Amino acid sequence: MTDPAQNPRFFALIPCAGTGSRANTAVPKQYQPVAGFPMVLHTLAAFAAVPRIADLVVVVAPEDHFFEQQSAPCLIANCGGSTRAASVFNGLLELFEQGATPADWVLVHDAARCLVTPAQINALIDACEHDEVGGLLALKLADTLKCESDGRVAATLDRSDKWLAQTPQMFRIGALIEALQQAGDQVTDEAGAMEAMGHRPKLVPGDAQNFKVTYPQDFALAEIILRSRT
Ligand SMILES: Nc1ccn([C@@H]2O[C@H](COP(=O)(O)OP(=O)(O)OP(=O)(O)O)[C@@H](O)[C@H]2O)c(=O)n1
Ligand SMILES: C[C@](O)(CO)[C@H](O)COP(=O)(O)O
Repeated sequence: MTDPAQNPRFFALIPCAGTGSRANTAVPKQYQPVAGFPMVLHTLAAFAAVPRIADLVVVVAPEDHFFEQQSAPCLIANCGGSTRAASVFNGLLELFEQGATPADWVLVHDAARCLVTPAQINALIDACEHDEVGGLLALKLADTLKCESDGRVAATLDRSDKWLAQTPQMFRIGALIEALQQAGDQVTDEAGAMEAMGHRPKLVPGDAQNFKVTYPQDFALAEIILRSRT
């Protein structure tokens, strides 16, 4: 029998239980059609195209029935919480229920980042699979960075060491559960929880196209990019 500690598997966990309040859509933004399909189905298709991913868990809100009408190649867990961190934490417990072990890796990825590609997912795995901690896709700042006070510039900050955190973010399941338990519900990404435990997650260069669809104007850009790929 293979030892999970020697041969860790890769799982994916997609938090999909938000309401998308900033997107102003009639349905939660992850179900808004983009380039012919609800946004989250593009996200799932990218992960389904990575054979190294052993299993995919999508965390939706308790009353969410969207996937009952779909034949998605993944497990749907109706255990979404009131914050993203709570949804991720509940999803990790579900992964344990499904047989994952603490030494296995999990790649946590926002449903709302529907432009992620199999190449980006593979790049993160390649960069982190032999790392002690794990890491995340992220983007170096391209613009000059300002600090604000009362609507006016208070200072121009040094941007040379600043990165924008993206997803997927990849950590050992056991370590991430412990980190999220300590960090609480308000932490905004998995790396933040790991940092609070004293770890230094690896920054793996991502792609500007892997942006999080957040505001109404983001849908048109996502649509153009997705259509340009087919
Ligand atoms: N309680 C929550 C909140 C967010 N998410 C998920 O976390 C991802 C990133 O969150 P964000 O883009 O902030 O989504 P929302 O919280 O839905 O958006 P908003 O803050 O505009 O309401 C999304 O895929 C979202 O569905 C989740 O699973 N559970
Ligand atoms: C995890 C994340 O995508 C990293 O950029 C982001 O923090 C999630 O969005 P939120 O607005 O912070 O919930």
